[in-house]
Amino acid sequence: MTRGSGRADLVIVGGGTAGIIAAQTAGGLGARVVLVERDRIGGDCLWTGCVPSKALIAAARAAQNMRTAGRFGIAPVEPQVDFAAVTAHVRRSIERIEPVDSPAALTDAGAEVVAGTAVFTGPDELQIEGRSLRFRRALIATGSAPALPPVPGLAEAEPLTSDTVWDLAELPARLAVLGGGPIGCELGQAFARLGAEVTVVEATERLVPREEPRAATALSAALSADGVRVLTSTTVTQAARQAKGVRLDLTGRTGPSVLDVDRVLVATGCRPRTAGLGLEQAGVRLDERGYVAVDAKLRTSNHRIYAAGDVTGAPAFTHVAGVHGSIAATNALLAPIRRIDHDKIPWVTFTDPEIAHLGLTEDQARQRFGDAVRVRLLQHEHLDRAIVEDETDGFTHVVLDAKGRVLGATVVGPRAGEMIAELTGLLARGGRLRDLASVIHPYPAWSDGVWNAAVAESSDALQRPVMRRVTGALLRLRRVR
Ligand SMILES: Cc1cc2nc3c(=O)[nH]c(=O)nc-3n(C[C@H](O)[C@H](O)[C@H](O)COP(=O)(O)OP(=O)(O)OC[C@H]3O[C@@H](n4cnc5c(N)ncnc54)[C@H](O)[C@@H]3O)c2cc1C
Ligand SMILES: NC(=O)c1ccc[n+]([C@@H]2O[C@H](COP(=O)([O-])OP(=O)(O)OC[C@H]3O[C@@H](n4cnc5c(N)ncnc54)[C@H](O)[C@@H]3O)[C@@H](O)[C@H]2O)c1
Repeated sequence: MTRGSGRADLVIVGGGTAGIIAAQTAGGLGARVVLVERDRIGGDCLWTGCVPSKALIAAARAAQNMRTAGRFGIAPVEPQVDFAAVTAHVRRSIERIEPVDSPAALTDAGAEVVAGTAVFTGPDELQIEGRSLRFRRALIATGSAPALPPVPGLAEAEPLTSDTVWDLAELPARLAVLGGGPIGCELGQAFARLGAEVTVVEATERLVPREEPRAATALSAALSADGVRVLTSTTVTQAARQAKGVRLDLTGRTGPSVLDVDRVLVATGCRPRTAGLGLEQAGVRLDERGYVAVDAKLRTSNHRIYAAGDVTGAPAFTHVAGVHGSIAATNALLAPIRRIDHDKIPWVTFTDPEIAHLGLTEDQARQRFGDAVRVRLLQHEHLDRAIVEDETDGFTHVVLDAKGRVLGATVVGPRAGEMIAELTGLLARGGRLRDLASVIHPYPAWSDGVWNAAVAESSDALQRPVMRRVTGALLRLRRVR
């Protein structure tokens, strides 16, 4: 199974983003690395996650632009959506990215790729389809999978999940989306724009509960404008298959109701893929939620075994999984010195408008740092780029500590995902928002939102009594000379 003899330096279980980056990192270090994957190299991101969802969203945006062109003086038209052609575009996107993640690419990077299911049989040993493999270090990178909520009749109603929705041959005319998190909102909006009648059912009082409340409000308005029915504080109590479609019994703010749809998409969260991995034999402990427990260096309770990506219960994002993979591989093979800080990561919900998130929300920051926390809010109604594009509903919201250093941020609007990058750099360096004021930004770019917030921060600093005294003294001095 392995080249040469003896133990592998690193065996990686799972060939998603975390496993791939770990294998490339280990290969680059010259280690003997084996990556075991039971399904397709590339994992959720490539096959059922980021790539297909963003390809679908791009097609849906094109359809929506046709409907809304009237605001620019161009006759709006109802698009003719060829769903088979849309899914062909989704598949092509995957095919174009796949070679980068392929077994051949990993082999080129110095890793041995083994197809099969890995099961730990001891603290330094695992089996792949009955064959034993001993390791110096191992990495668990088995990801997470969609979880169905315990609703009577739901499993029998053939619900779609993010694993299966890509196999749809036809656009469902009426679609219920359970869960108003990132998957529910991204896919709910995309299906609505492609022509489905979509209802999003969210248990908590607002969509995307991990985001700033004002971001959820903006998203709710945008989804409603796209024709999506948004039901918050609502749950499904029962599902029943009908001759055509599914009947859902709902309970919400106004009491019980019934929703008849053709298909149900479940997007109520994920569970870690740990079942059958033999973690007990390996001496690897799970946390109270069932994820593999790791410390900031991604070490598990077995000093030989690390874990990375979604399976650790860290925020479930591809970029986090990738950074985890790199940290875990270097820590496992060289020395455990690199750490992950989940308080400083960005992510983007690719709805329209995009919601870009960085670090702590205002609420989280106040819980940690108390009343010294400040917020700099810039509404995009005064942003020139937003005005010319008729997209003024967004905002830039930066959470600051007492010294004006960035603790977190939320940007809502077109290209928000690009705009958050600059603030991410600032947070990583422990910088103050007003430090950006002196950095020249191009006009009229979307990045003006962040810049204008920085300029406002800098201007306010000049109004402080001490600064007023200094500038006043300088002006008086100039007048007498
Ligand atoms: C619809 C959707 C959209 C998303 N959009 C985004 C986005 O826009 N941006 C973003 O950052 N994130 C996004 N995500 C999240 C992102 O896809 C995940 O965070 C990321 O894929 C996690 O990578 P991973 O390596 O931890 O796990 P995975 O990608 O799940 O990889 C784990 C791999 O392990 C394999 N495996 C499991 N058990 C075994 C075993 N016993 N033996 C061998 N192999 C095994 C699996 O087959 C799988 O290939 C999205 C997710 C979904 C579902
Ligand atoms: N753009 C991105 O980066 C992106 C996109 C999609 C997914 N993801 C990742 O994948 C993860 C999983 O996404 P997700 O949206 O499935 O999960 P999630 O946990 O983020 O959101 C699930 C939502 O469903 C709600 N919910 C839970 N049980 C419910 C029930 N019985 N009825 C109604 N609502 C219910 C929750 O309150 C929550 O709002 C995300 O947390 C995210 O990390 C990222």
